[in-house]
Amino acid sequence: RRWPPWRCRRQRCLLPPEDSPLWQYLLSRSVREHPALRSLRLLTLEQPQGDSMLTCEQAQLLANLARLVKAQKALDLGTFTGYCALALALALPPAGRVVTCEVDAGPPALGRPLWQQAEAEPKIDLRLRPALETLDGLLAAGEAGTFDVAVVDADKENCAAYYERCLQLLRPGGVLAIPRVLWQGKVLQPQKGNKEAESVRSLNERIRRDARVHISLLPLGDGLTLAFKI
Ligand SMILES: C[S@@+](CC[C@H](N)C(=O)[O-])C[C@H]1O[C@@H](n2cnc3c(N)ncnc32)[C@H](O)[C@@H]1O
Repeated sequence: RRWPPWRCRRQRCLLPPEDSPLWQYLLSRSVREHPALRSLRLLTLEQPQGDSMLTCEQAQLLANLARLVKAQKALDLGTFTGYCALALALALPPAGRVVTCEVDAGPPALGRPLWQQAEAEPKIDLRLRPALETLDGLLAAGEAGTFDVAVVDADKENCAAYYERCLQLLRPGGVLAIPRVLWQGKVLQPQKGNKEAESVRSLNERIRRDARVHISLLPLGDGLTLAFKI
């Protein structure tokens, strides 16, 4: 047999459920959250749409990747309350900067006191306008090839446009992360008219064929693609 028997079983979920003792063990033995980051996560979970935040193990992985590539500049599309932006900011050196894009002023306003509590607020540069406008502005300002990390987690309809622009803004060796790439399994057979599922599926295909990046697709959260710019 090529795999032990438990591997052969058809499983609906790629990972154990989040409340399973094994998953809780994994989190308790690996997640190290700054107290303000933890407070932000708990506060966010109380909000409507709170579960659209990155999971703590995803955010920690991205922060560790930022440390690994010695990131100074990060892009974060889809701020929400700033959980990912704060995790990245805490991983950057004092002069580092996270440019984070959001269209709804409410969630970042809720999170900002915790960015301040973590003393990371000066590193978080919130741009309250559509992410495409911010990305085009950065490109027009000559910032192509200057970012070390980019996280694409805003609306999915524009994800291909975000991917292309972020790839231009990243330096070679930079890391591009895209959460929610399994779209609750709907990428397998998107229903006609489900634009988000269709966009995610077509982005996954585009990235698979893209010779400009090395890739991994991790089964964390609802799927997390990492693309490393060559
Ligand atoms: C999935 S949430 C992001 C979660 C965030 N990364 C975190 O870890 O908490 C997506 C966010 O993207 C924002 N968004 C939607 N369309 C956008 C756009 N065109 N430009 C910028 N942000 C947008 C939404 O308002 C929402 O807050």
